[in-house]
Formats: sequence, C-alpha cells, structure tokens
Amino acid sequence: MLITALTAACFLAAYFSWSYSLKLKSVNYLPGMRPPLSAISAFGALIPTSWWNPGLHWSWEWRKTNYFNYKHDVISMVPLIGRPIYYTCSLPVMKQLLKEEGKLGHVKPTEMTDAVLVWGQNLLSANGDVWKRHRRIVAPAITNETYELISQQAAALYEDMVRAAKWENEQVVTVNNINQYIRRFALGIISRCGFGLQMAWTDPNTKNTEEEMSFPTAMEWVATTLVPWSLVLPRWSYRLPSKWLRNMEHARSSLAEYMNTFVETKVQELSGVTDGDDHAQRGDIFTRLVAGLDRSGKTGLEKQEVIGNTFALMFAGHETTSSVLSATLGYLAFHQDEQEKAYQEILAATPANGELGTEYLAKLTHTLACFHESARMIPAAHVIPRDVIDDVAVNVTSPTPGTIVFPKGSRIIIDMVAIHHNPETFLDPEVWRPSRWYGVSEHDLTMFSTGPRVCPGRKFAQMEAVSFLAHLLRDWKIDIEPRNGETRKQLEERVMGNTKFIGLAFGVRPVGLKLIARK
Ligand code: HEM
Repeated sequence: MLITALTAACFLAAYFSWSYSLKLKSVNYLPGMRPPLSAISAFGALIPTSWWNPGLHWSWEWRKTNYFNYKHDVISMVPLIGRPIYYTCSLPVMKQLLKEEGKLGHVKPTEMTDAVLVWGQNLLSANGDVWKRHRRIVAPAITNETYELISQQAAALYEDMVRAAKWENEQVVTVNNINQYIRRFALGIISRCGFGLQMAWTDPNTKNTEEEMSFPTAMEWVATTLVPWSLVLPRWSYRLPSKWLRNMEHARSSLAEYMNTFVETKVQELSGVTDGDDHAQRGDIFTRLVAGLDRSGKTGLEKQEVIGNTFALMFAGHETTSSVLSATLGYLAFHQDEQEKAYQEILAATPANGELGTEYLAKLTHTLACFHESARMIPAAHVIPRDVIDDVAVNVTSPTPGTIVFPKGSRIIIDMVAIHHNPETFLDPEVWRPSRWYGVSEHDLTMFSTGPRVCPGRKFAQMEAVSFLAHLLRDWKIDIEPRNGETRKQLEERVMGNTKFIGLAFGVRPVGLKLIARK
C-alpha cells in the first residue's frame, strides 16, 4: 500500500515537473513570477496578494517595484497550476500589440468576457468579423447630440442629487461615501443619455420585493455582484438555497425583462417613424441600436445583440467613469492648490446664466486633466488581456534592446496599472500631477487604450466627468479630515492607496469627504 502510494506520488511529481518545464519553455524562460496559482484563476484571484500568491491585486500592491523595478518591459507568470501568461508594463509594447490588432486578429480570452455575454453578443466580448460588425454600429451611435445631452442631464441630475441629499441649505456636509453618490450619478447619466430612460435620483420603486426589483437595483446587483462572481460560480449554483444567490438570479432575470421591454417599446416607437423622419439618426445611443435591428448582413444587429450591447454599454459606461470620478474627488481633496485652479477655471468659463453647456466644458482643460491624471493613477480598466492567434514579434528596450516573439496561442496581459506607474514613461509616477496631461492628444490618452479597440466611450466619460466636477466644485470646496494625528501625506496614502474591484472596474474604496459651501 505504502509502496503504491509512494510510486503514485513519484509519478505525480515527475509529471508536474515535466509539464512545468514545458510551461517555462513555452515562455522562452523569460524571467518573472513562479507562483503556485495564476493571478487570474478563480482561486488565485480570491486569495489576497502575499509573497507566495500574487492574487488579483499584485500589480497594484507592488506598483512601486513591479517588473524588477521596471527594468523588464515584459515578464512571464508561470504558475504551477494554470497557463503561463506574459505581462507587460511597457507603453511602446502595448502600442505595438494593439495598433494593428484588427489585422493581427488578437482575441479577448473568453473566460474573461463570458460574464458580459449573458445578455447577448456585444462589442465588449466579440472578436473578429463579429466585433467589426458590432463596432461599425455601436461606436458611431455615440454622437455629438449624446454629448449635448450629457451636459444637460448632468446639470439636472446634480440638482436632483443635492435636493435628495438635503444639502441645499447646508454650509458644511460630511459625506462618508462619495463613491455611492457618484455611482448613482453615472448610472443616471448612461441611462438617460445612452438609453433615454429617465432614471430619477431617488428610485420611486425602492421596494425591491421578491417579485419585483427596480431597474437601478437590478443593474447595481448585476454590475457589482453577478458579473464578477459569474467568473467563478457555475450557473447551476444560482438555484442553491441562499438568499444572496437568489437575489443574484432575481437581478439577472429582472434586468433581462427590463431590457426586453425597453427594446420592444423602442421598436414600437420607431415603427411610427416615417421614412423621411430622421428621428432615428438624431436619437440617443439606444435608438440608433434599435434602428439597426431591421437591417441585415454587415450593418444590422439581432434583437439579442441589441440587448447585449445595451447591457455592455450600461456596464462599461458607468462603473469605469464612476471609479475614476471618485478617485478624482479624493485627489482634489488632497491637492487644494489643484482644486483651486479647477475652481477658478470653472468660474471663468461659467456664463452669466450659470448654464454649463458643451462649449463651456471644452474650456475646462485643467479640470479634465485632473480626471485624466486620476485615471492614470488608478486605471479603471486595470488590464487589457489578449490571446494572439499567430506569432507576434515586438521590440523591447528593457532589460536590453531586442525583440520578443509571443508564440501563437499565448496570452498577454497589458498591465494598465504598471504601464501608468512605470517611471520610464511617467516621471515621478506616484505624484498626482494633472499638468502632465495638458495638451496631450486624444490618441495618447493611454487609459482609454489605443488602436481599433480603443474605448468608444472616451468622450462620453470626459463630458460626464467634467460636467459633474464643474457643478460640484463650483458650489463646494472639498476637503478630507485626517484622523489620529496623521499627516496629509499618510492620509493620502491610506485613502488613495486603498483600492478594490467594483464589478470588473478597478477603483478606490469609499472616500469620505467634507464639503464646504462656496457661498
Ligand atoms: C473613465 C472611463 C473609462 C475608461 C478608463 C475606459 C477604458 C477602456 C479601455 C482601456 C478599453 C479597452 C479594453 C480592451 O480592449 O480590452 C475600453 C473599451 C470599451 N469601452 Fe471604455 N472606458 C471608460 C468609459 C467608457 C464609457 C463611458 C463607455 C460607454 C458609454 C465605454 C464603453 C466601452 C466599450 C463598449 C468598449 C469595448 C470596445 C471594443 O472592444 O471595441 N467606456 N474602455
């Protein structure tokens, strides 16, 4: 018995050592991490970052020293259990990989995009020709009219927020969790401007009973809980006797029903539109997507694809922007001089009637730079994963100039945290300095990626962020209270260094702020 067990153990050890040596060979023995579990496997991600397990947060936790002190453009992670992965902290490598990706045909790993496929194929998850068709229809659906709508709706939502929170007559307000307000604001903006859904600040349908769940609540559950957990949990588990799992299933089915109704209603609305009417051309994003339903072949979307894209845009469009906006407010509270600059800029741009339209927002370059700098410090889209379908060669400069070939079938993770904290690219990367974004061209706003799959919601996010900041900073000076004799520096490290995943977006944990009325 003992001999059998020992022999089995020997075989197992020999097998592991043989398969591990193959994995090392597959990455050409490129230096890097050799953990027991992959950082993006279900178990590896759930275990906190520590010396033996990189975990989901390794890139952030070790951001000051990663990639052998940023002396290697590309490293490999070869886990004992799980597939080997290349990671890069180099902006030039990212550009080489993504610039031509339409031609090179990289694909997004399905395990990492399946979670947003539940409602139908969509721009976020699709690859190849399917992606091209979705991109052709979805990206142009965000138009100048959308940006105009954002500036109008941001003003209305901001007023609703102040009223609902009863801040109107207050001189000083203490907010324990500004992120909550911003999340609701961002969901309100994408619902109203993207999909013409007049989501009120205070949800009248707050009962959220077993039978009925409101749209915002269902969206919140799905975006922050169902999507990330569905990467780990099997589908059947939603039927297990647990209130939490039941809620998740309830949220999924409620959202499916809402989205189905939205599409049906919009189809009926559009069926009343005569040929000469350009209503569909002028409409919000959703109207344009539904207008594409009738078409076929290369220019059309199926009903389930319209629903898939509706969800994808809602999802991609609110968690990311709200994460960066929360971080921006945190940084502005710590950097009073930069906040004052933004305030003066906003005052100078505000017309006599107080209305901030798109033309005034275009003048808020410093305010926008504060948003960009926060997106650099804490990138909401923290990784860009790709599988290459052919050998791909890239030029590197560190540790020595040369070429690295990623063999066909390999997985590469473009590490957005490391790219944005790499001192070779960003001088003093740990310093929050908005001026580094002054005059930077749209194509170099790295936090929105680059190449054909660059974020189509970039301008949407910028308009939304600047509109919100313009209203809030005009009315309130924001500050943050130290605790137990902390210095401002220590406080900043504690608050802004404390990050987590909100759904699939990366962001700062709840930030508590003091708002002091400007008048
Ligand atoms: C601060 C806010 C945002 C940031 C930092 C951000 C960042 C990014 C990044 C880095 C990508 C590339 C991901 C990849 O290729 O794997 C991306 C893609 C995407 N983003 Fe954004 N995004 C933001 C806001 C938005 C908004 C507001 C929308 C919609 C209204 C949106 C919709 C999308 C979509 C649909 C894609 C997939 C595009 C494709 O694959 O062709 N994003 N975003």
